[in-house]
Amino acid sequence: MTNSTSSPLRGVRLCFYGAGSMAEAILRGLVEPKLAKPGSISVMNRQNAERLRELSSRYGVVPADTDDMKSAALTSADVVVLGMKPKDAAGAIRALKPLLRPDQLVVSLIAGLSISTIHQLLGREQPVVRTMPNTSSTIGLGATGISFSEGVSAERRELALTMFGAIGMTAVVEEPLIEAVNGVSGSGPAYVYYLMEAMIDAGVRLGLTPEAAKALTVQTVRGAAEMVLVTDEDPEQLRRKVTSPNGTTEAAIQTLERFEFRDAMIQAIVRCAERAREMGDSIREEAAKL
Ligand SMILES: NC(=O)C1=CN([C@@H]2O[C@H](COP(=O)(O)OP(=O)(O)OC[C@H]3O[C@@H](n4cnc5c(N)ncnc54)[C@H](OP(=O)(O)O)[C@@H]3O)[C@@H](O)[C@H]2O)C=CC1
Ligand SMILES: O=C(O)[C@@H]1CCC=N1
Repeated sequence: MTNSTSSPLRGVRLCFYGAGSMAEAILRGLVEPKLAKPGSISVMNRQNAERLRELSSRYGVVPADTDDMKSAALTSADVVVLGMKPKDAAGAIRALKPLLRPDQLVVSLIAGLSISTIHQLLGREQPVVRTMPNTSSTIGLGATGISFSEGVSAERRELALTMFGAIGMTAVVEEPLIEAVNGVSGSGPAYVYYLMEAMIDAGVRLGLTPEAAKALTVQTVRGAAEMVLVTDEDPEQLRRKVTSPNGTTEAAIQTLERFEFRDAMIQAIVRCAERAREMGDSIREEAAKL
């Protein structure tokens, strides 16, 4: 296994500016398998110092909870990861303008926020990696869409790909497709959990204990995903193999079709991508007023 002595992230100083659940998913994915040294990772947020202490005691990362510590962590970082909510992004990034050097790499996790808005807020064409990860990064099974601003060197593209590749799979896409990634995989875990909630509810309604319904559901979802990976067959082919003519699965799928499940999923994902664009527009409008 790669560890911090052989990892390309060795010696790279990371600063998580915004230390919430997505930042934690990524730093945990980097620290637990020893891909990055906790002492090279600093974390900061707006006000919640308790949260920083919690991350420090869990992962050994360095909390920056005073203004001096924040400036020092930001100025000494090679990579600054933007991990605040979209509503906080404009103000937070504008506050970075006097602190960042033009050569520092900015990695954004923020839904909707475009590279051009980051440039506008920083007042210069800083190298920016715009990403859309997901929370499965916590266990090294993330899926991250990545796009680069023009100024990101080949070496830094490699660095970003290594960083997100260490916590799952990556897909480089043109920036206008990042919202599609948001729709499919950024928010995707929530759809799968929602489906699982429904499967567990149904199992309980049919008389299973909640524990049995949950265990059967979890293994079914895990097994189904693994089947697609291991057999390299399409989900549709695999579905057909489960579905005997006039059997039980066919009856279930017909019911899903009656409730327009497929169309509901497609509309949900399209709406998710549209919402990301709306959020990006709001940040851009706010940025124009600052
Ligand atoms: N959660 C997910 O599944 C995914 C989230 N994302 C994106 O990741 C980003 C973070 O989401 P998530 O982790 O869920 O959010 P959280 O609310 O868990 O975390 C946000 C963090 O940002 C900090 N923060 C807010 N304002 C500032 C500021 N001005 N300066 C520094 N830190 C600040 C908060 O600190 P404090 O508590 O002190 O206010 C908090 O620690 C979002 O932009 C989201 O779009 C992307 C993909 C998936
Ligand atoms: O719900 C959100 O806005 C964030 C972005 C992707 C997943 N969660």
